[in-house]
Amino acid sequence: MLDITAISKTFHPGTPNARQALRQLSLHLEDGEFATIVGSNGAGKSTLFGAIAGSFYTDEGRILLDGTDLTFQPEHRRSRVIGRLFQDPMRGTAPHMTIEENLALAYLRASHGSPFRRITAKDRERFRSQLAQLDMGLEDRMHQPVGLLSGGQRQALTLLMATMVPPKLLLLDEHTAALDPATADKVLELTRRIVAEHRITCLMVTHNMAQALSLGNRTLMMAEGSIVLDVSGAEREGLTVNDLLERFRSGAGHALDNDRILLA
Ligand SMILES: Nc1ncnc2c1ncn2[C@@H]1O[C@H](COP(=O)(O)OP(=O)(O)OP(=O)(O)O)[C@@H](O)[C@H]1O
Repeated sequence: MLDITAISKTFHPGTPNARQALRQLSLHLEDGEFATIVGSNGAGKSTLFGAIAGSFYTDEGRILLDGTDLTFQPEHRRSRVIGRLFQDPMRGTAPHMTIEENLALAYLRASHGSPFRRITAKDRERFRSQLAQLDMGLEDRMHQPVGLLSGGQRQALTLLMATMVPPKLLLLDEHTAALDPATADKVLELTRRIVAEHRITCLMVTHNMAQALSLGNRTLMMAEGSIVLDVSGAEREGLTVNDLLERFRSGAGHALDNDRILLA
């Protein structure tokens, strides 16, 4: 489904602030795979997501999704087939528009409809039943502005918007890290359910090592712009968090230094 071949990205090249964030990184994901990603601070995890989503073009390498070459496709075109959630629940929704209007925009974009088409009664019914599945009472607040929702409600809505037409790829960048523990658990459970139900190919950055091993079918570890560890199947099932840290140390040549992992 996703084929990344030897992508590199340097920010501010040729200046004293030059920083190589991705180094010849290659990654292949099968259809329906769900891989978690952990890594040190500044390892390039968010940059990898930016490269895939088209926030910038890479300096070299190729990115293919479901056989289509995205390498030089603009971000707005990729957003029809790639869903992305950020740590900040305020991103990804328009606060002054109602829940219904936000859902309509997401739906029309992903279903290749005209963004100016009217919302029909049938659309409204679909939105209502999808909102009800979040179990947060949002189906009765469809005419309220999204800005009135709590962080957790807003992140759940963003998740729904990103998946109501299942994307070819879902990128989750620590999307529960800014939520309180109970809400984070709820949004994570929703994520697990929606991804499994639609068999969405998914990459999820997390600083929670236990989650990195328990969610999905594969764990990737990044250091200095490269993937230094890639485990799946029986090998992954037998791993503990300590094993993972040890494997990272031998792959990267140094201990995993991520302040959020240490705090967790
Ligand atoms: N827009 C940018 N301009 C300049 N440098 C950047 C930019 N974005 C990222 N970087 C640098 O690229 C490197 C990789 O950053 P990135 O945010 O991808 O790391 P990360 O693995 O997501 O880190 P963290 O876990 O701390 O969020 C860092 O050194 C960062 O400072």
